[in-house]
Amino acid sequence: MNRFDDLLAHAATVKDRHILDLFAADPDRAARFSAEFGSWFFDFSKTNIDAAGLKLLIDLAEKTGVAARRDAMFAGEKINETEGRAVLHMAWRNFRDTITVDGHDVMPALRDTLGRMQDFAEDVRTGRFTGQGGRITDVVNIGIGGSDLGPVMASVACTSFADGPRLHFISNVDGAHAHDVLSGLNPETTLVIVASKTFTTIETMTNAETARAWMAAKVTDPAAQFSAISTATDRTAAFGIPPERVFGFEDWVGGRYSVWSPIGLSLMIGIGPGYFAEFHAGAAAMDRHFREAPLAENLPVLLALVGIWHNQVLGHATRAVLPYEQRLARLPAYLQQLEMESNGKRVSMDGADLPWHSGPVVWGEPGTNGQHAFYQLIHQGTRVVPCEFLLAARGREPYLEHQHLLLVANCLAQSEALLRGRSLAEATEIMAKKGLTGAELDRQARHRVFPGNRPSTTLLIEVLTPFTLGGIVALYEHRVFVEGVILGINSFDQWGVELGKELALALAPVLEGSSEGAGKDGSTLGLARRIRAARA
Ligand SMILES: O=P(O)(O)OC[C@H]1O[C@](O)(CO)[C@@H](O)[C@@H]1O
Repeated sequence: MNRFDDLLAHAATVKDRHILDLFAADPDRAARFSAEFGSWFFDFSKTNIDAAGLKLLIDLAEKTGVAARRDAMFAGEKINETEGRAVLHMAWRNFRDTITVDGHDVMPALRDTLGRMQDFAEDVRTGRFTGQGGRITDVVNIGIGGSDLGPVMASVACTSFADGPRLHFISNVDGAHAHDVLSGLNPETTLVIVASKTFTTIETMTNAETARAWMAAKVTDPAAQFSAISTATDRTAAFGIPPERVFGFEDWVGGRYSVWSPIGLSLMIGIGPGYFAEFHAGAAAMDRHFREAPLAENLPVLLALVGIWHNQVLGHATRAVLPYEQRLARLPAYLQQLEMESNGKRVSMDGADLPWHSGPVVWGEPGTNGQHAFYQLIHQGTRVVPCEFLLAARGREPYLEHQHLLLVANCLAQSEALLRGRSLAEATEIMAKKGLTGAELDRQARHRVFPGNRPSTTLLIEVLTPFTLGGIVALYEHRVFVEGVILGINSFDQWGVELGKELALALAPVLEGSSEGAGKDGSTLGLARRIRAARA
């Protein structure tokens, strides 16, 4: 007996029916299978979930203790059991509450660091803090994973609110990344922020050294234009960054959940502390909703349950995230880390093999670009890809509102096409009108059939602002948490990234030729030999 049995049995009886028939049978379906909180509206009516299925899904959330686990998380219990840590990134966006860890109120220290960040951001923005060649014109954030993706994603999303220095990001250990960013900048007016929770990550530390050397070639005191964000203040000091420009945070903020913390400093400098506070406020509003709304009206819970329905129950292994909003272009990449690093686990919390599949592969691109690239497979491929559309009703450039209308029309058209499809009879009629007949008509028509009955959801906001963005990101964070609880896994560790890191360190001497690489497989050694020869 497994926790999905009831749902699997239900799905077996309904999986072949057409979602359109659900709409025909229930004129209120769109309202019944959607939920709203403040600025965020979630429509999941274009899925094969019916009232009985939804009830089973809510029962599952109840049975697996989602509410109790959520309360334990907000209470500072050490729910990240494999690392013995609390999970309290929410503390960094809600400065009204008192939050205790190990019986100690953590909020005064957070308020103090936030205040220092705000002062520093304002100093950079207003020119009170300068580079050795004058006012700071550019800020380079050096980080990777959660110390990069959150600030990049949010700074692109908040483009129309940015009035500070230009923001740049270096993440990849490929020197081309550092080269391409730094070569366009003036070291005398650039601030470098080294963002690394651990301050040991090889990519970040290597890029930080590169940036320091780049700056040292032009300014007398490179450290004076460096700032650091880390939980490891001893290491930031060893790197030579003075404590007044070091912003610490605690180990109960996971890397992929850290954009709210000092890791968001580059964003704060770009958009200013006021808009950064709105980003926090949107997320804090979503936190309150998550804590207070009944499960059946709770947006993060509903997003998670729809995900469980598609992945664990119906067996769809991937999910496409399709923002119809150019400024959410980096959201799919951000969600890839958030969801796949959190819920891509093969054992349950107690270490036993997971008896069901882990979280889905998440991928996507902004519409309408995706339409001209991979939507072909989504519409006519043999596998079903549940699609998650994100859409803002209004754009931010009034003079381009006619373009925005076209964008919105495309988004709605795609979810309608996925739902409705085009039958062979309809395709035949269209091709017959073009003059085709006989076997050729039949052949051509078959290529133009869309099976339809393909599920999608739509998350609608009125307009993209730091506030609505904050809510979207918190919504996804909590969705990942709920899915993790239902799957019985620890969403807050990431042991799966360790092996490759260790092997990379061991391979460096093989590539340099100072080690034979004893015990390595023939493929790895053969590749290393060729690379050595090419570099000689
Ligand atoms: O902030 P750090 O410590 O440099 O880590 C960067 C990233 O590396 C990871 O640990 C995975 O390799 C992520 O979880 C994290 O966001």
